[in-house]
Amino acid sequence: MAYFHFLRSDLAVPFLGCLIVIYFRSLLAWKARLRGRRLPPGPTLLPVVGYFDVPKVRPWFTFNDMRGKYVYYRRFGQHNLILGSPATIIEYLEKRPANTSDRVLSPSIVSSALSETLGFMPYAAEWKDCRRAFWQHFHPGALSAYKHVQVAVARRFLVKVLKTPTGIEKHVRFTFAATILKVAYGIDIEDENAEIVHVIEKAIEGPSQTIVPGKFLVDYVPLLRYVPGWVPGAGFQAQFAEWRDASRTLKDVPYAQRNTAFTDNVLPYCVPIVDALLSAKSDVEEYPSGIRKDELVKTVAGAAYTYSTLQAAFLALSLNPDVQKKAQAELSTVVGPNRLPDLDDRDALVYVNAIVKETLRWFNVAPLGISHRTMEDDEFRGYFIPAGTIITPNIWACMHDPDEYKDPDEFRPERFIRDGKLDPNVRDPLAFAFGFGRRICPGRYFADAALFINIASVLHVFDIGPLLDENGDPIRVKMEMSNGFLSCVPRRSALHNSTALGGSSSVDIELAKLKLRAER
Ligand code: HEM
Repeated sequence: MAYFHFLRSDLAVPFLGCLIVIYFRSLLAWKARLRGRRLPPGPTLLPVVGYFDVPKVRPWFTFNDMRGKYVYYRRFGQHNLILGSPATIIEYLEKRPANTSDRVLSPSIVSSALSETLGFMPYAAEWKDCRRAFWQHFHPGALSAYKHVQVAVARRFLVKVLKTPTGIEKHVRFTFAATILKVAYGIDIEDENAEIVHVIEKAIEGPSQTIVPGKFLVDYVPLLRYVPGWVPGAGFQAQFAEWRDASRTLKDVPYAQRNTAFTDNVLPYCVPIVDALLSAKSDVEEYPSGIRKDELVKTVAGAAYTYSTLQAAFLALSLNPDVQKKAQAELSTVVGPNRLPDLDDRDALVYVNAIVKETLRWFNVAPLGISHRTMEDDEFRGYFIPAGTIITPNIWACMHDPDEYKDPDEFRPERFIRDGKLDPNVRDPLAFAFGFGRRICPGRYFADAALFINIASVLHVFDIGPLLDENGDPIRVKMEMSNGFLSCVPRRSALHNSTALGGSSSVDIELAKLKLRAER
């Protein structure tokens, strides 16, 4: 009522006049920025709202169907550009990083405390400091310090698979939590039920949901951030609060438990990154407070990508017994019957390396990467790109381009091999799956080594097959991607069984040793 009263008052005309002036001034300012250039092509936009129907479920498929090398859309004033081809991604995100390395600070990201983490920090001095500190521990030269832990965890993984062959999915969860907690904090865990593993899982649920473009209306109508949680339809507030708590718990719990062993069967010692940071006082003092803990948390969150990728590898292997056979033949020639594979065997295991590449291509755990953001008005291929545009690479589209990968939905490691060697002419999924430019994943070498050693170790001693139903028939599973920014094989698909390989007496001895440890 007060509103109508106001409109009837003497102030109404000047007020409306002001609105009209503001509207025309912003229109002129926009025209001046455009300088006659067009925005990139995209779907039809409605007045004010823009693109209303932004796909929420597995959007990488819809954006790919739009067949755009670039798909531009605006939603409630927020500019978005989806890059859908390797050429556009490399040209924009790799070659022009000075303007395309910022992150989106949407209300959902800020409200879930994601903005406090390295992966979502704005492109500024604090990010550079954290990134440098992180890279110090994960560049290729630094990884030799963790190799023995990665190999030891892969062996424990085998013991667990031997003990419970139908539990591969939970053993994979254990493997990555165990490696990263050991390397980062010196923590040994007994199994995947350790409380700290639940803390990690809860904390990564937030990022998986919050950064899918279009997922939360509050990202387009920021005022909704102030709507109290008890108002019908504002359930997102409770959800954000839960993720915020989980993210903060993840910072504190592993830090408090650092250098603790919960098992008798502890992993080999390595200097945990947390100790290295604490002793490097001169460097640490230069960082803003809290960074020490924060940057380590990223290592833990990154493990989620790796375990989802490994789960996908086992799904692919269980669906493709011929691929397993080829890898096992290679392992038996290169590694032989007297020992288990090591990271030093890597160069000689061409087919196993091709399996790692094909897994990263076939199943993209981050199908839309993590969006970047432009910092200034820009021009790309003659189109105008306003400052603040969210740039999202469609990694899935690049990895499933039938012109580059024949029958892209098939799992075929051979596509990466020519004349017995990895073929440098085939587009390498490692150059896509881990993102781009200055924000490229700093954990990529660590993850790549972890995928390799676990796949090689399991294939050397086990066959992976589907679970059997009560009649003894194989339960048919198919490849499916879950929704969300971090996509994973849905749990009901992860139905694997493993059978120990027999036949070779020395491998049997290795297995017997593992079995002994499993029974202890
Ligand atoms: C298969 C496993 C992994 C995949 C597919 C993956 C993928 C990605 C992608 C797509 C990005 C975004 C890059 C961009 O903005 O363009 C990213 C960022 C990041 N990843 Fe990974 N990642 C994996 C494993 C890891 C691991 C093991 C760690 C930690 C040891 C890690 C730490 C990070 C961090 C800290 C960032 C943020 C970088 C920044 O914003 O500056 N990731 N990752």
